[in-house]
Amino acid sequence: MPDALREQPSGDLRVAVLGVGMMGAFHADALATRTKGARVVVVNDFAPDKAAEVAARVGARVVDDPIAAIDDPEVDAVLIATPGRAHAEQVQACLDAGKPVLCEKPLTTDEASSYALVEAEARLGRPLVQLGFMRRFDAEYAALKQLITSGGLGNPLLVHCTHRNPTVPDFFTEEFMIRDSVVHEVDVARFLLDEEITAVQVLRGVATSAAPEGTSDPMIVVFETASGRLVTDEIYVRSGVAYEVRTEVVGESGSAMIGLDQNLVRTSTDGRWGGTITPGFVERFGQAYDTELQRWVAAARRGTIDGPGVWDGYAAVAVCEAGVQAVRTGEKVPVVLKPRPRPSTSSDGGSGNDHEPGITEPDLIASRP
Ligand SMILES: NC(=O)C1=CN([C@@H]2O[C@H](COP(=O)(O)OP(=O)(O)OC[C@H]3O[C@@H](n4cnc5c(N)ncnc54)[C@H](O)[C@@H]3O)[C@@H](O)[C@H]2O)C=CC1
Ligand SMILES: O=C1[C@@H](O)[C@H](O)[C@@H](O)[C@H](O)[C@H]1O
Repeated sequence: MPDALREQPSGDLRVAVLGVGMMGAFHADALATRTKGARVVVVNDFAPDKAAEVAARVGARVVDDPIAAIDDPEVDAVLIATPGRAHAEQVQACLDAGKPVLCEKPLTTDEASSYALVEAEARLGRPLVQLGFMRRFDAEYAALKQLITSGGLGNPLLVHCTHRNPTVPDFFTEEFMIRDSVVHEVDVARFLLDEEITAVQVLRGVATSAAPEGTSDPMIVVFETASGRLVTDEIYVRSGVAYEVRTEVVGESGSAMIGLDQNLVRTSTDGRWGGTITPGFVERFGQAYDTELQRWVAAARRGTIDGPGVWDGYAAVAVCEAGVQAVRTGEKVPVVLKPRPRPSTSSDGGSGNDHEPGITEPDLIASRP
């Protein structure tokens, strides 16, 4: 337990939330209303009006500078939900302050800065950085992982992923789609298959007319793993329909798919039957975000992490960097990871993929937003 935490009467983890746009405001509200053992004490955002609004709602102070927010003596731990380009400096500041941090994906926007954080954490000798790969905490992904590890599908041979967003802003170029969206399937593949990705290829086809001129949307990304397995990912961020995330694992003795009918309410009306599809990631992964947060809070109160760590963040960024090169060149691009420092910098002590979050979370006060 961090010393500061021991000294305060409530024992609550006092959190600074950096970046209270869409995701940060969601997490801040979750900390304030749906999470046990934590409270938001500091809010920071480049946009002062957003910071003031969220701070007032959750009963926190506004601190104008992000590094000052991290270093604030009242702050035990930090949740970073600023855009990826701000993460390198802010995560480093958390390590410098010795404070546990839950950082939204991606860890950073380039491999070198991500690896610098791996090395910095290794020098500290204890895991402090947890990544916001929330799908590991989703009940369906956890069940799929369990099915694979129990041998229920036999040797897994292929993974097929679909990742569709209904709409995104125009700054979602192919490069951004890889770094910000496909990064989730990179982590899913590493998590489910328990091995590293060693090569990436990207296929571009006919683009939707909803995409800006010259942007290939959708794309098919193909990953190869260390043992030679193949993973396909359809990334389509302007589908115009809904938020659809599916994953199918094909094994030697069977296959399993998730994401087919979450939240399905079958309706019959106007002579047709059907269900609803989740409109966005908060509706689809609400339980996963909250479970992730609750487990991080519990771990941070012990001064550690409970989930994907800095190595997982680095490996995903390295794969995405190869993916960006693959988009540019049309070639298959190898991924060569730098050495993994010891002692382990992940909560699981292994490849970073053994973590199996529980499907139920007894400490969670409410699991749906
Ligand atoms: N795990 C998931 O499913 C999701 C993760 N994300 C991740 O969350 C992060 C934030 O994304 P969104 O909330 O969608 O973005 P957003 O643009 O809605 O919010 C970002 C906020 O950070 C503020 N900001 C920008 N630079 C800053 C800096 N240097 N210091 C302090 N504040 C700064 C902005 O003013 C804005 O309010 C990104 O890393 C994104 O990839 C976003 C959506 C879903
Ligand atoms: O992380 C997320 C966004 O940042 C990203 O832009 C979306 O494509 C993902 O579906 C969502 O989970």
